[in-house]
Amino acid sequence: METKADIRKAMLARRNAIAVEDRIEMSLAMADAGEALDFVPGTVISGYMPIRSEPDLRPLMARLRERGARLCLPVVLDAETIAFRDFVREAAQVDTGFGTTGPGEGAEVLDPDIVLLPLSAFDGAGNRLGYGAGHYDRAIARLLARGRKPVLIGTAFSLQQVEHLPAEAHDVPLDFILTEGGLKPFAKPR
Ligand SMILES: Nc1nc2c(c(=O)[nH]1)N(C=O)[C@@H](CNc1ccc(C(=O)N[C@@H](CCC(=O)O)C(=O)O)cc1)CN2
Ligand SMILES: Nc1ncnc2c1ncn2[C@@H]1O[C@H](COP(=O)(O)OP(=O)(O)OP(=O)(O)O)[C@@H](O)[C@H]1O
Repeated sequence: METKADIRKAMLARRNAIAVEDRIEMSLAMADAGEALDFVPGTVISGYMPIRSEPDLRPLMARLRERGARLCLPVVLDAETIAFRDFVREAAQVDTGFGTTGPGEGAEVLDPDIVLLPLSAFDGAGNRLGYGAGHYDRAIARLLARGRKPVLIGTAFSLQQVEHLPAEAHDVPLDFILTEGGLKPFAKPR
């Protein structure tokens, strides 16, 4: 059977093979697709700054901000923990761990209402795979434990979809998947 690590490796290789100029076009298509996302002004939405061959969510984040979203970005606090810091326009970005950049310690910590998750792979049932650190798994568990019910939106290129992902007890399924092909909801009993 294919393990999570095998699938992660294969799908990241696929993503790495996308030409940079195609990645930019696909990221712009994701920003267009984000128009279908329904939220009220003031909604706290966590995005991320791209690393490696990830989609570049900056065009999407700019559009969400124009529509009244309050943006935040993940920062790595330690090997197991990420927090979400207020992403104020033009505020200085610092090194926030694992090759990521984000707001510094002075920025307010926020609980996102909507989380845009970076993925290595996803399936048609809303199961997802990240980079294997469990950072998002734990951050989501923490939000749920505090009585929050964040809307989880996986962000990836469509070629990262696989037939089936093994889901473990700690895996919380996605509500939506956003790719260059559009924003698609998963049927999810909550
Ligand atoms: N842009 C972005 N920001 C993010 C994440 C992310 O996946 N993407 N995170 C997501 O949790 C958190 C940071 N955690 C991370 C954990 C691991 C790796 C990483 O690159 N790990 C391996 C690669 C995994 C593999 O190839 O199997 C590495 O270091 O080489 C990156 C970020 C928060 N910020
Ligand atoms: N809620 C949790 N509490 C404690 N440990 C957890 C929790 N969720 C996941 N983990 C641990 O995190 C590790 C990574 O899990 P998994 O392989 O599912 O990562 P992933 O989904 O790729 O990562 P991420 O959540 O960062 O995107 C596993 O060792 C798992 O046991």
